[in-house]
Amino acid sequence: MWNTPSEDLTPMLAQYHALKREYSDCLLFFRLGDFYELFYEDAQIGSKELGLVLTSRPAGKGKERIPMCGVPYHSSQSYIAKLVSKGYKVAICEQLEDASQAKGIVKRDVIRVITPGTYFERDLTGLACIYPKGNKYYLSYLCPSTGEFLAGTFRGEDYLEFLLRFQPKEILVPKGFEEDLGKLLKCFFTYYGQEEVQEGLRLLKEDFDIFRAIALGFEEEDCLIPCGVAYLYLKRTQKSYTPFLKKPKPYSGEGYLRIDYRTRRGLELLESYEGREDLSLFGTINRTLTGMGRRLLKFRIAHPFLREEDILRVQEGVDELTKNRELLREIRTCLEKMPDLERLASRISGNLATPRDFSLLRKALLSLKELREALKDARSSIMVELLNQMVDLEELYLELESVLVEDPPIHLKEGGLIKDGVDPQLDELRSIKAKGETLLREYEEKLRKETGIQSLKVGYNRVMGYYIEVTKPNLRYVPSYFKRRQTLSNAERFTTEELQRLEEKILSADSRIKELEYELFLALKEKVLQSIDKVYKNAQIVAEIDYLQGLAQIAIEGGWVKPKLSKEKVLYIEEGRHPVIESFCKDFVPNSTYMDEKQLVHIITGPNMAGKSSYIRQVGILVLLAHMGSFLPCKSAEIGLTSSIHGRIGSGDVLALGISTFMNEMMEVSAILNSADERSLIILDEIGRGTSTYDGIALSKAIVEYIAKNIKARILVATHYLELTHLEEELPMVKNYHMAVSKGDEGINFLYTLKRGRAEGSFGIYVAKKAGLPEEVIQRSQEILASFDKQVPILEKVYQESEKLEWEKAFRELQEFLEGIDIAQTTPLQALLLLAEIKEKVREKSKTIC
Ligand SMILES: Nc1ncnc2c1ncn2[C@@H]1O[C@H](COP(=O)(O)OP(=O)(O)OP(=O)(O)O)[C@@H](O)[C@H]1O
Repeated sequence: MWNTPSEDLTPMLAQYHALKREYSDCLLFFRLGDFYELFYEDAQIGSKELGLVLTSRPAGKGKERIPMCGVPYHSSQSYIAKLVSKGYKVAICEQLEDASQAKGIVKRDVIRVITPGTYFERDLTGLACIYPKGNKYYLSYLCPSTGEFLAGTFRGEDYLEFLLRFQPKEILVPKGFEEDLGKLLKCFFTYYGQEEVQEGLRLLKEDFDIFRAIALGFEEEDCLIPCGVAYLYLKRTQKSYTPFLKKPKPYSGEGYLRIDYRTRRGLELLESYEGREDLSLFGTINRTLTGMGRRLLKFRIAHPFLREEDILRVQEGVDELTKNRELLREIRTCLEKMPDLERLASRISGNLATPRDFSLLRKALLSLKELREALKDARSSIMVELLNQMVDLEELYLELESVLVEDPPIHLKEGGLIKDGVDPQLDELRSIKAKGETLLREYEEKLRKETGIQSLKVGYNRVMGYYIEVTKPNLRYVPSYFKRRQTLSNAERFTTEELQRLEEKILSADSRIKELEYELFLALKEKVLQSIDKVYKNAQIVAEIDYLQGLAQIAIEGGWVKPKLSKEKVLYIEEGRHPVIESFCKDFVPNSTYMDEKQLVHIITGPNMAGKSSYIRQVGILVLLAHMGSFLPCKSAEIGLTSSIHGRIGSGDVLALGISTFMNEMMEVSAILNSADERSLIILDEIGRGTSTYDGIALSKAIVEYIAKNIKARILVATHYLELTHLEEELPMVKNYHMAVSKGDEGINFLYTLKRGRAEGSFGIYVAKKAGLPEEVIQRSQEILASFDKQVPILEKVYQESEKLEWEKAFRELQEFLEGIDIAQTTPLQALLLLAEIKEKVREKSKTIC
């Protein structure tokens, strides 16, 4: 009702409606003087979401009042951030001319649209685009804060993993795309159509000078489509604030150890189950000192190296820094002072930088220079290479240093930015202004003498300009040629012709100074922009160095050691520690792990709370750390190179919306069985819990058997099903371990020590007692438990039955085969071959059944 414009609207509201029509999916922040105002429904949303007072204003002659609310221009960023984090898009509409100069209504236009994926000056945001075609998904991801631009082709559900790795805040999808996905990924959807596909591709090719996708390393031309759509969206929303973007490059999960989203979550790599970063692996081991290093550490945790040479390269650097403490100290001193180069570069290329950002850039370039100096002492090949790759930005530093004042103001057009001696014209104007100011002081002195008013002052304000102020008691001494300008409660303000002449001189010099400074500043900015790709390049190198020093620092602090890498399928960890638990548990008990071809499967039993989950996660985390090139919290380690880490750990998952916990668990296990290979490490924590005990036992036994026999991967299983420990007698590569406890009068004490052999029981009732359950419940459960013991044979029977069925099936198959042989038609040689075939069949069958 409100949004229907009509002829009777005020001109300002008519202008509003015209813009709102164009940006109907946004909240329009309409600039009115020092405020951004929201009108109509936008005002209601603003008032609800931001807690602003809803007021109203007349819409025009004879019209009802319309709702409005506003936020001050100077503090608008926090309001915008709040709205954008809730998924709103905010269109910033500015006044394009000075209100005092405007003829009629002030010209206004939307200068930028801020959306969840493009708010690059705030937290790292990211924008992805999905282009589904046939059975494939073409995806792009761009990060406007770092300039990263990637794309790839995915089949089936693999595209989800890509999105989960990069966690974009906003995804561009074709109209009608599965809406639930947005909820699952906790991000916002924006829809695009065919027009954007065509226009995006054209613009992308033109702006990045791309002839064919193949030239950028893409296998298919269609990979450019999601890049084009995302790029077009960025340009359309950011307009003249579009930040620098690198050319799109192909994303491939290759080159990285595979570790899927669920495992990352289960191992609490980037955040804990409660969503806390400080309790995650990242939060615990992060010793980086810059935003760039911090981001790289996060990336490497999600993308550990796969290749031995990559791991060894990092290890060598970390090793050098742990030994050369002086070098480490020097590097850390440089990095501590280093502003976030990547962020600065995006602010500068996105036209959002204030003069202070340029001053920060100067500071960063100085730290970079010092870092280069420090690195000259480095000997490890990674650090020597990084030093060689650094781009010299000395010239840019000198330019900034010679032009920009030490401590520039935030605002661009207020002057005070450029040093003396940079531009002769500017110096001259400044001396005119300074002279004028001296003349002013002399004039003030002259007036005091002439009038005899000692308190007479020449002052200045923006509205009136220069004035002479005389307090009320002295008014009778004021000469007649003084012209009255303003009356205050205890003083009067005047001007004179001479003061006006002086004012003219000073103010015209001042406004020309500001103009000239602005021009000189733009020229400086242009020079910075010409080197912006070099700034990004150096930012990446700083990130790498920060990554290395961070790993060295945590290794020193925690007494971590360098692991040996092995091509064999081994895992030897002597007295390993879980880095996160150890950080808040002062009596942490280390445990050793010994796995090789002969003992690929470890079944770990033990009471509740005994430390089973912690231990198997610890092994997963240590293998991951080794693949990041990190040292490990243990006494010594030999880590067999691993292709992927798969975890079925913990319960409840965002991806499981709408399906049962058990179904979700089985889907996860199915994903593991389908994607793990011989070099994988699999961690299964209490699988089969979500169904009946018998089904659970049968399933978990079958799953472990399958992995042991068919995949032949290293696998750690934590379970309460003691029945699983029978596998040790059946399969040679299975070994039983348990978390030891000691029994006391009051129940059990946890020792957190891993020992060979199976546990004696689950002690769930002891744990329940410790947790404070009423004595009556505890006693009753003990009675029930005793009655269960009689049922155990039933379980054994279930196994025997299933084994019998398998044998019967195998017998029938063999029988059919034998009956199919026509003995009368068989030559002696054929008979021998048939005999060999029968022997092979029997061997195969007994292998799968036993
Ligand atoms: N090695 C250790 N040293 C000291 N404390 C430990 C150790 N391992 C685990 N803990 C402590 O014991 C608690 C329980 O451990 P965890 O959850 O691994 O036990 P669990 O055997 O898997 O239990 P449940 O079977 O009930 O899931 C942890 O939260 C941790 O505080």
